[in-house]
Amino acid sequence: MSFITAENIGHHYFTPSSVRTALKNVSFSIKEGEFVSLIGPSGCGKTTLLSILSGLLVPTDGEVKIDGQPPDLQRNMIGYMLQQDYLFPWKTIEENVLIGLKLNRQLDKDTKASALEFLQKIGLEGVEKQFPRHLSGGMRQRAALARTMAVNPKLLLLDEPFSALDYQTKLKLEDLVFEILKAYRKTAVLVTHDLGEAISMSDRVLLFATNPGRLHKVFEVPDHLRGLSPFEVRSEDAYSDLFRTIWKELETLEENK
Ligand SMILES: Nc1ncnc2c1ncn2[C@@H]1O[C@H](COP(=O)(O)OP(=O)(O)OP(=O)(O)O)[C@@H](O)[C@H]1O
Repeated sequence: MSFITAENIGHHYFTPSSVRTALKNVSFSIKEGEFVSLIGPSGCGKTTLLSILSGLLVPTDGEVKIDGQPPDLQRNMIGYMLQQDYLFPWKTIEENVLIGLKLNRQLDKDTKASALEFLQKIGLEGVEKQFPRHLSGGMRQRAALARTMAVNPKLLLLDEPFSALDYQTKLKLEDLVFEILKAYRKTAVLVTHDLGEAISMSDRVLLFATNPGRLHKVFEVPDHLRGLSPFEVRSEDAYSDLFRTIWKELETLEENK
């Protein structure tokens, strides 16, 4: 059964001088536990679609359902990881990680213990009492992951969460996030400009085109790659084949923009 369904989604932005169609007739569904990436040329509506899935933006056309309900009624089951970690600089890592639980009035002995255990699991043991400025970019993103996971969301919306990191840290964090999301059976939608990242982390890649933003093609990542970590996937022939196929499509889309 589908966990997310999007039917004929369209979105127009109205400005004083023009109407811009950011998305037109976008339909897809995502199963529970699936990892799906959205890629495409700049301006094809990826961020708009993520905002619609988050419930922050209501599409001008069509309908989205998450677990059978409109996204704005499902906000408590949606977690985010963004390019910036948005940790509060004046709070310790522990306080930052517990903040969502506190705001949701879910903070108790058990939820606190499991959030702190999660910090250990992702290699942040010993930094709980430190402030974000004392941590590297990769560690701060791991803390942001812990904060997101603490409230136990069913769906994670990932908006270029690795793009501000150096290459080595990015590859390590891709592996970590992938491993955690699979272990906890989360559903994830990732927006990225990095085709390698999209293929190596996903079950499916949704390629969008511009003018107007629309779903161009859907690519299934071969089954035998799904048991591997993103790092391992990158050295497989099937990965290179799929990379070349989608790359060609992307080049054609860029030329026809
Ligand atoms: N608030 C807004 N008002 C008017 N137009 C907007 C607004 N937000 C986005 N757009 C337009 O809608 C289209 C889709 O934008 P969107 O940011 O969703 O694309 P994107 O694929 O995420 O782009 P990028 O890859 O550059 O982040 C673009 O043409 C953009 O200029």
